[in-house]
Amino acid sequence: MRTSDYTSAMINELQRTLELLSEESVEQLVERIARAQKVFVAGAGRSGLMMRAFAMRLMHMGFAVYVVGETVTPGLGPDDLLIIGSGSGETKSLAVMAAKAKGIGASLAAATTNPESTIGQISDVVIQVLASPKEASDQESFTIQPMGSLFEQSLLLVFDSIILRMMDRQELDGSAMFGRHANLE
Ligand SMILES: O=C([C@H](O)CO)[C@H](O)[C@H](O)COP(=O)(O)O
Repeated sequence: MRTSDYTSAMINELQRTLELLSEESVEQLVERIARAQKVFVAGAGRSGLMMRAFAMRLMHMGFAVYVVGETVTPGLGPDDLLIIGSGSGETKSLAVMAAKAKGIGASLAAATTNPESTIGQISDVVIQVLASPKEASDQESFTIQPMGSLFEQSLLLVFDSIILRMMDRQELDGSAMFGRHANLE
């Protein structure tokens, strides 16, 4: 196959996965983001990179948002929201973090392939992304991609769609957001 054939196959996979997203869960997450005092995002590896990309856009929108693990990230409080991106929903450090957030009384949201996972089960909002977790993709016929690639790409698109939805609600445009972009880069 040529590279462009792979690209087409990946776009088809993404379309199929994203068409199956629950609009209701997405709306629930939008509401929780709007109500939260501070928003925290977390994820490991490539899933974590997608969560960082989402955090940047939330910052551009004017939200108080932090990436868990950064030196300047403050403590989580009961009025805050933690959003975890985890394909498996079982990554140990994230499962411990999720349980701690619940103990503090914060809201917990997860984007995962598996709502029945450790993290999915204790989350207030679960966005189920119908893609393979990293350990299963080779056995699944619905993706040609290795490990969690389809999940990770879907995360980026799901969260970028959520940003567009929230921009619409707040009547914000890209130029207002650009005004908040880093000017020391
Ligand atoms: O980096 C990852 C790997 O490349 C999968 O394709 C994962 O995102 C990382 O290992 C975290 O796993 P999950 O929590 O299951 O997303």
